[in-house]
Amino acid sequence: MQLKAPEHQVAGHIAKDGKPGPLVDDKGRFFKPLQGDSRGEIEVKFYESFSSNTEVPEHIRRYFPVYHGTQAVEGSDEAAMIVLENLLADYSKPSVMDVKMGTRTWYPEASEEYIQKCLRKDTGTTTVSAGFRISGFEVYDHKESSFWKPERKLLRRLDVDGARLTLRKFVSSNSFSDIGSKPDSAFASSVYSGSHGILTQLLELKTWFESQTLYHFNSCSILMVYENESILKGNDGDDARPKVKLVDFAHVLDGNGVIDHNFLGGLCSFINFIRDILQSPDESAES
Ligand SMILES: O=P(O)(O)O[C@@H]1[C@@H](OP(=O)(O)O)[C@H](OP(=O)(O)O)[C@H](O)[C@H](OP(=O)(O)O)[C@H]1OP(=O)(O)O
Ligand SMILES: Nc1ncnc2c1ncn2[C@@H]1O[C@H](COP(=O)(O)OP(=O)(O)O)[C@@H](O)[C@H]1O
Repeated sequence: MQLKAPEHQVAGHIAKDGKPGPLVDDKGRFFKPLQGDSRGEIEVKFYESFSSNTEVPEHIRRYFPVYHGTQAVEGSDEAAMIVLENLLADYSKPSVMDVKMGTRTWYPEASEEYIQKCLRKDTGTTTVSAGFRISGFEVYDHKESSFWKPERKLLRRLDVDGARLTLRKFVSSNSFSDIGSKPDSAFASSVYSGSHGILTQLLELKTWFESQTLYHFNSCSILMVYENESILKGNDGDDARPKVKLVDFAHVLDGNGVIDHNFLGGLCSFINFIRDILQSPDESAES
C-alpha cells in the first residue's frame, strides 16, 4: 500500500517530533493517527456509534466521512490509524476550508487546564464573537496558477470582518499576492448557492441539528471543498462540486437528549455570513 501525506490538509495535527501525521492512499482513503490521551478513543467510539446508529437519517450520513475501521499502518511505525474516506480524492484542484464550529470549544467534562487553554483561543478568535473560527484554508489562486495557504497564526488573528472577507476570498478569482485587490466573489454563486451549493447543504444540516439530541459535536469542524478545474476550463464553475463535510470527532459527547446548542448556534451564524455574501456579492470589502 503506497501512502503519502495529504497534499491539501488545511488544519489539525501533522507529522512532527516523531509523531505520525495523517496519510492518504491511492484508493481514496484517509488515515488519521489515533491521538493520545482519550481523544483517539473518543473519535473511534464516535465513528463506531454513528456508523451503526439507525436514528441517523441517510441524508445526514452523507455529511460525514465514511468510516472503514482502524488499522495499524506499515511505514508509520505501525501506528494505529482511523481509516476514513478521503474527502478530497475526487478533486484535482480543490479549494478547501476548515471552519471550527461553536461559540466555545471547551466543555464542562474537560480538565480545568484544557478549558483555560480553549477559553484563551475562543476569546482571542471569532469563536466567541461569531460562533465559529476559520481554522485553516487553501485556495487555488487562478492568477498565479498555484495553491495559496495562509499561515495558521495569521488566521488566529482574524476578527469578524476578517472572517467575512476570508469567506469572500475563498470564492474569488483575485490573486492573493495582489494585496490591494478586493475579492470579486466571482465563484460565489457556483459554490455557495444553487440546489447543490454550500448554503443548501448547511441548511439541511441545520434542520437536523435543530432536533438531534444524539451527540454534542464539541470542537468539530465543517470542511468546505470545491473544484477549480472546471472553472479553469472556462465552464464558469458549472462543475464546482461544492461539498460540506463534518470532521474531527475527538471531543464528541453523548447528547443525552439535549440539543447541541453550541454547534447549532455557530452553524446559524455561519449560514448568515454565507447568506450575506450571496445577497451582496459585489459589495466592496476591505482587503
Ligand atoms: O495544539 P494547538 O494549540 O495548535 O491546538 C489544536 C487546534 O489548533 P488551533 O489552535 O485551533 O489552530 C486544533 O484545531 P484544528 O483542528 O487545527 O482546527 C485542534 O483543536 C487540536 O485539538 P484536537 O485535535 O481537536 O484535540 C488542538 O490541539 P490541542 O490543543 O487540543 O492539543
Ligand atoms: N476524511 C478526510 N479526508 C480528507 N481530508 C481530511 C479528512 N479528515 C480531515 N482532513 C484534513 O485534515 C485536517 C485536520 O483534520 P482533523 O480531524 O481536524 O484533525 P485533528 O484532530 O488533528 O485536528 C482537516 O482540516 C482537513 O484538511
